[in-house]
Amino acid sequence: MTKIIVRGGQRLTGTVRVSGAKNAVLPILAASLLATEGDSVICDVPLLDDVMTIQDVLASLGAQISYNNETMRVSAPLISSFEAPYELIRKMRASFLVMGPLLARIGRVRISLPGGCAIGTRPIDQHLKGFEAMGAEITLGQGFIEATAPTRLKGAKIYLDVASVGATENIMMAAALANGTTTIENAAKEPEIVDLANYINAMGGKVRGAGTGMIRIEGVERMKGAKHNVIPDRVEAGTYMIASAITGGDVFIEGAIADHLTPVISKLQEMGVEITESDSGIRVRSSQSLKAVDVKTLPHPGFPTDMQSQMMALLLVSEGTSVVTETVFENRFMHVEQFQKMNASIKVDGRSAIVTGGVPLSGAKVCATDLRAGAALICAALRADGETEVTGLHHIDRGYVDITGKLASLGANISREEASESVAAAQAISKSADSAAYKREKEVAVLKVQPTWA
Ligand SMILES: CC(=O)N[C@H]1[C@@H](OP(=O)(O)OP(=O)(O)OC[C@H]2O[C@@H](n3ccc(=O)[nH]c3=O)[C@H](O)[C@@H]2O)O[C@H](CO)[C@@H](O)[C@@H]1O
Ligand SMILES: C=C(OP(=O)(O)O)C(=O)O
Repeated sequence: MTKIIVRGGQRLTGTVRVSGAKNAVLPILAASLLATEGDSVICDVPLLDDVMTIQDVLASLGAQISYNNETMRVSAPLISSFEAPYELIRKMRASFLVMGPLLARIGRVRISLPGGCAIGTRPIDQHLKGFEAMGAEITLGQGFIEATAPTRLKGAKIYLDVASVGATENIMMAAALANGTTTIENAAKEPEIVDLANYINAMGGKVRGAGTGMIRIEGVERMKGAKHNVIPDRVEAGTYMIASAITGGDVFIEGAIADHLTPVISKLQEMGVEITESDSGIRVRSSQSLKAVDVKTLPHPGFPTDMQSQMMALLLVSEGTSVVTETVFENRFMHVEQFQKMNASIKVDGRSAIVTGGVPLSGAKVCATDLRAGAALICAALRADGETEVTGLHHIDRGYVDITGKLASLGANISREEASESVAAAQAISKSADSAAYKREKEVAVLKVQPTWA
């Protein structure tokens, strides 16, 4: 089995560079389907399994794509299919984000219910409510959703019952090419929403208010490919901040944007971690014993659910008792059982976990139950006595670029062991951005799918 092996006890020092944000690049690549002419050139595209998956989804729909040196070039003058393949959509949540662009562009889509981290039920009712308000007709059955727009989508006033990141993005993309103006009330405010809006506007769209609870999108007739730099990954940055703090380290996280990390920074400061913000990144130093703090996850600008498990790892080594409350997803404490294998003292009570800090952690064989849980286990292992083996690496590979190499460069005693030569070789091929497989433009049988209203 492929695993990461960590021998705890090394203090991390040095500089680590943050990659482009997974949760920004995935909707941006989906939005590239909106452009009927010109290439989109997306820079700072991280080499992640999720990026490879969305690339395959786009290619299956007829887009032509190349990826080299963290730059992805996409052109989709013709869409050749309205059906997103089940094997790809089930792999990750964000692949569902092609629904909005396809509906807007060709008025038809067939897509399976999305996969992603198993952290709750993760319904898509708010996405569908938005599309229906814009005139789409939706049918559901046997795990698939079919939607058609008998005429061009029309602008609508949409109130989201929950400030869903994905629903805000999907509706924003559909509205970009709709007839008239759409407003999204109770919209999600995450930095990734702002990044997507900036890209849509660069393509000729008219989105205003992204980053606030009210987004206004004036539909345009057509959009052109554009160049865009993806924002740095705030969750990856936050993970390295925790890794520095948990080892009593001194790490500069290059590229991290402090404004995107305000809730994480303020909790770390409350605990006694020293943070220095600058235009080029964030320095995280920790030399004293850390204080326990309570943490409650909330939509942005609250404490991010994607940092909850890493924060819990840090609370395990603080002095005192902390209460961690998860309000965004109903089943995001799967890592607790894994931490307990490392001698952690945590009790789950409904949506809260009571963490008793200061109990020495010991190395163990643990499994990443989801993407961030995997990162959190690695953070805990950096501090634990002895050796920890982390398996379930397919989760971690979805969202962290070379976490082993980056931590090793900071002085961690960490290595990755592939299951066998053949698996290692297959993984190396599938992840090689510069490989011929990914550089080659896919040859697509170009069959022009007409909008149903054309
Ligand atoms: C690819 C991506 O960007 N993933 C992020 C995105 O996921 P994702 O976009 O899936 O998360 P949402 O913001 O949609 O989910 C937030 C909450 O809303 C609920 N909900 C959502 C949609 C809907 O139609 N109905 C509904 O009830 C969900 O079950 C959840 O309880 O935001 C999450 C919350 O910050 C992050 O943890 C994920 O990393
Ligand atoms: C939950 C996450 O991802 P996804 O929404 O893609 O499952 C995450 O990035 O932590």
